Amino acid sequence: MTDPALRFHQLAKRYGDTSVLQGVDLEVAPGECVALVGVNGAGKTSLMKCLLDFCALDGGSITIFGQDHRQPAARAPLGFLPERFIPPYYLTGAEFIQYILTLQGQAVEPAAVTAMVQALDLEVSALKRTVRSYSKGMTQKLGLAACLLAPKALYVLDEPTSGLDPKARALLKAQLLARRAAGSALFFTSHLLADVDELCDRMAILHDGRIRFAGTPAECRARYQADTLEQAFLRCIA
Ligand SMILES: Nc1ncnc2c1ncn2[C@@H]1O[C@H](COP(=O)(O)OP(=O)(O)OP(=O)(O)O)[C@@H](O)[C@H]1O
Repeated sequence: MTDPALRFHQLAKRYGDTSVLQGVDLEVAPGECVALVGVNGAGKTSLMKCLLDFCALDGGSITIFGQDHRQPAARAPLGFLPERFIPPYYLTGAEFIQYILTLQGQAVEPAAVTAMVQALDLEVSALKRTVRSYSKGMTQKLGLAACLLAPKALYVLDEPTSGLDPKARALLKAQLLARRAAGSALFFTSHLLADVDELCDRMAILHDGRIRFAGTPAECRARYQADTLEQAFLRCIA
């Protein structure tokens, strides 16, 4: 039997006395696209920080392709874009991409970099400028380009469309669909339910520390007898 790309089992996370995750169970299959949705403060970023081993778990376990998430080797097949993406301000865009790819032992192919940057509608000339001169959306595009340039079996993206204009959002969705078509699994958070509906095989709704719903967007609408995903989401968390 194939190991899931991701498996959260009874994941618990507290900050002091405040319990944020209280027994989260969720799986992402290899090649599957799953979105994690929830209100502000539901714990989505906390779950991702746990997955990346940026913080200790207070209970439960996480595996990445069957390996304990705390082992550095387990995270090798994973590409990650954090929610608040702040590249070192003194690097040029090109230097940042080179830095990220080199860290991962990945060759830097200028033609591939140019193609990816163009595919995300970031001006190629911007790569020569330091990132301190970038707008929020340009910075986000740079982070996405660096992340997606490394071929990975699993991409974990915290609010990947944050700050992107409608054109860039559409281009990013095309890139993500291409990754999925090539066999990569995708696990991302989003507040944009239209994007979730369009992109995902399955969605998971995190509320009050637990997964309230996991299934396809169509199943979500059916379960909550809603015409729209927004209505279904609101009924789920009511
Ligand atoms: N380092 C921390 N110390 C204390 N509390 C924290 C810390 N990080 C997050 N929290 C709290 O944990 C809860 C979950 O936060 P988290 O950032 O995981 O939510 P989120 O679902 O990603 O929210 P958003 O949609 O607004 O990005 C919030 O109440 C937040 O204040």
